[in-house]
Amino acid sequence: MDPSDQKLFTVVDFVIFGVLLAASLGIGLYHALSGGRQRTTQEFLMADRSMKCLPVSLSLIASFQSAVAIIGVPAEIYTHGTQYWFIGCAYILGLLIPAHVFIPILYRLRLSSAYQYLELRFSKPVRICGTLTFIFQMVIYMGVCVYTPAFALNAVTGFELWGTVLATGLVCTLYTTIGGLKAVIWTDVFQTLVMFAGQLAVIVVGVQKTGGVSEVWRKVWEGNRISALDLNPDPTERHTFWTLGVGGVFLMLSLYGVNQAQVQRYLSARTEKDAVRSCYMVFPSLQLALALSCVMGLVMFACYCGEDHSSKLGTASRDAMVISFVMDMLQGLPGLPGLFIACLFSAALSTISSAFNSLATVTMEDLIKPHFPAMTEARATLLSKALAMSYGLLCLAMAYLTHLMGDSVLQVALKIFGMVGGPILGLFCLGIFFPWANSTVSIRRAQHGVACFPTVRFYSLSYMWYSAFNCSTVILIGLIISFLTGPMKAEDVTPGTVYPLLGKLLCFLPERHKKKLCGVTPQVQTVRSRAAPRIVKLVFTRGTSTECILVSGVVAFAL
Ligand SMILES: O=C(O)CCCC[C@@H]1SC[C@@H]2NC(=O)N[C@@H]21
Ligand code: NA
Repeated sequence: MDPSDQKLFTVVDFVIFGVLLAASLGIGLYHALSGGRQRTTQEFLMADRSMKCLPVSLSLIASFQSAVAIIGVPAEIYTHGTQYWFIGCAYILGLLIPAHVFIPILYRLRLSSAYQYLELRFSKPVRICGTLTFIFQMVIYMGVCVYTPAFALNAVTGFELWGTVLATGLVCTLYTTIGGLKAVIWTDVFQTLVMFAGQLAVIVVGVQKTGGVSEVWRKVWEGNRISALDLNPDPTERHTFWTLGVGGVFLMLSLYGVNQAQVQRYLSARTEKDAVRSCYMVFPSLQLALALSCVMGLVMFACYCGEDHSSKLGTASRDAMVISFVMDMLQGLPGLPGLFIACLFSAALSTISSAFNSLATVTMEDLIKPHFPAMTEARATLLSKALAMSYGLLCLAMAYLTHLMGDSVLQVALKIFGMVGGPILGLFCLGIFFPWANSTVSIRRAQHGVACFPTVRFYSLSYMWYSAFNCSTVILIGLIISFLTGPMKAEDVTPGTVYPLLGKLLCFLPERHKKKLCGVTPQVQTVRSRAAPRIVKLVFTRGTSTECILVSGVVAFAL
């Protein structure tokens, strides 16, 4: 595609892109001027805990479905076939465990930041560790998300690179800063619908231009792009059912179970039931999003049959090739190129706005408020808005750094989650599933050690195992150290911070056997306030059937 070829974008296309930015700003403005007008941190950061499950579920999709997925997944399917699609199997446990383990615990503790859990369960330093690790992870990820659409468009269409990054970053910073979490969630809803529409348009036009569904199927089948179930147990093999279906579960848990951006949405729900239901509702939409991006890669293959366009494009990046394919398909259809650009930037905006807001929340709740307990609500809200803005500007700087990363954007994003998200998941699992785990200094060292591991040992392991490996390493080291330094006693565990795994697992046993087998399972009462006496009511729980099946399934799977 010759970048100087201007007929690519008609006025209609620019108008559609402009409408996306204007609508996002409008939603931000509406929430700045309605409701409590964003005057308290409860409203600005937690949406007054008044959200219903539908907007929360669409917002949960949007947070980790950015232009990286819109561009990176079709590029992955085009190059390697549909093996990546098996990550959809990881969505089952990857959403069931958050719904039945993480949400009940985190919701009943009535937190604002997920990392407050780490102080309740372990100690303040562990909480700070979790917060700083989260900030590090999201700042880098934000950079990738802003840079990806702008770079890909610029490479193919001559679309002004830094002007677009600036426009996107500023619009996003503005509506996040003035509208708070309510604006972020409602713009996510709107942007998720635009994302689906854009991908659908490319697929419909692409299939039609490539000669119909049967023709597309014939070409991808002959081109050997429909991957069979690859049960190869080799952990260094990049994509197999195990790296995607099992390694992917840990990746999903690190995002949908303990990542502040998602936890904040669960906590903004009106009731715990709404939060759990929103987690269930994510499943079909996430499968749809995955299907759309995989089918887009297949249609692209049917169209180009694996040709390499790097010479024509002047870049070997498969990501840029996806844009070139889209523009080839949509050229001459006024409005559709604009719709796809709106889709690309909707994916980016919905992810970075979630990142800004969650970064402002944890900075406020974990790093500032504890040192200024007497800070007035008005000042705290103002500071939260200033934080959201500063993270917005920081994100633009990170976009430039991404420029230097080079690797395919999907790999970069997934590696970040694995390397940094994995150890945090390990900390939460250690606290939730192992009541005797304690928080000696060494856990923090273990976590940092593991986070730096990838540079030393990981080059051979499939990047899809990073989350699982880091998480298990933190748990293992944490348990060993806890036993060496003296396990925590049940009565010292803060009520409401552990999941009675053994009790649920053996739920089918009669009480007297359970008592003998798992000692006394501390079923902790929901904590009403931090001041709650540290008495653990040692009462048995009869696990609900779903939870029993779920827990047994997890353990069976793990074994
Ligand atoms: O799209 C992105 O920004 C990051 C790549 C996808 C992140 C993971 S992959 C499994 C899960 N499904 C999604 O749509 N996002 C997350
Ligand atoms: Na997004």
